[in-house]
Amino acid sequence: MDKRIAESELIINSRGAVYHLDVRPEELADTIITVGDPDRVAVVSQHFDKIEGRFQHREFVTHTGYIGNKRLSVVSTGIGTDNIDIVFNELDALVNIDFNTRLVKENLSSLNIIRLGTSGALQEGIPVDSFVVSSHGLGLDNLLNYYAFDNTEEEKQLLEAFRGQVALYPGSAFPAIFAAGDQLVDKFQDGFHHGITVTCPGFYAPQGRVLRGTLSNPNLIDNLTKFSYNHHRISNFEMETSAMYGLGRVLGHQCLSISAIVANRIRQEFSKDGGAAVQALIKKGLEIIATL
Ligand SMILES: O=P(O)(O)O[C@H]1O[C@H](CO)[C@@H](O)[C@H]1O
Ligand SMILES: O=c1cc[nH]c(=O)[nH]1
Repeated sequence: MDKRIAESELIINSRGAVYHLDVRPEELADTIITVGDPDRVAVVSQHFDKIEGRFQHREFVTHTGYIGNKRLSVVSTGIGTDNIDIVFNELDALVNIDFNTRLVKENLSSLNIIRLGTSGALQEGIPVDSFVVSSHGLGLDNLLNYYAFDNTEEEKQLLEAFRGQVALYPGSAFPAIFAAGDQLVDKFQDGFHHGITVTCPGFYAPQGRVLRGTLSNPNLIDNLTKFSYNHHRISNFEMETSAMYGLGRVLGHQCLSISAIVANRIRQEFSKDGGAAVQALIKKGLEIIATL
């Protein structure tokens, strides 16, 4: 059987680079920082000692460079889990598929992929401008239901507890949950809150925000805030983490999502300077990431 991946499935452009990211295999480091906002890529790479390459196609901006001897790539994903599907499959292809033969490599590589994002807190005690490390990503966005995946026993129990405690509008979501990469999460302890992050398929109604549209499930935020299972609580929600953790599981990469809290939905507060909170997270995060 021909195991070559067809040109319609893995799309390589005239530069020899992968379709959406426009990055070639040798242009990517094996420690990767993802950010949502394309303009945040330069905010991260300004801390690099040297930048060896800058690439951009659509909302996907990549800078690859060094902090000391540590080679890093920072990649913007844009907003949402549909974009995470693109970015993660293409990052994986860059390291695990031979672009000349179009065959999956015999020896697979595992990337470290760390998100430095923004998020809304769901607990009164997690104030704006603080930082949250996602112990788990719980997806209400449905992306991972298109992949075959395994869950651990703990994840299965958490999901069962979630289904029992949090009523979702019928047919709106089939939740999935994945833990953070176990080799990364312990490195980010001091100065970080830890908790389950719920990943939503939108910023407004899927996160319980009302401007003019009416919510199908007005109790969602309250039920997420009250959820508890053993020592686990839901700390925050945003729009990418569960897909990162799920695709990390499917493709064999270590993933961690860290967020600067810009909104506290219980206190109904928004950061006075979200840019400064993100800058502080980048500085603190890079100090640790450079040592990985
Ligand atoms: O600041 P980023 O990394 O984009 O993350 C958060 O901000 C966006 C919404 O404003 C969503 O992408 C959400 O996940
Ligand atoms: O409330 C928030 C803040 C940032 N990003 C989100 O997705 N939600």
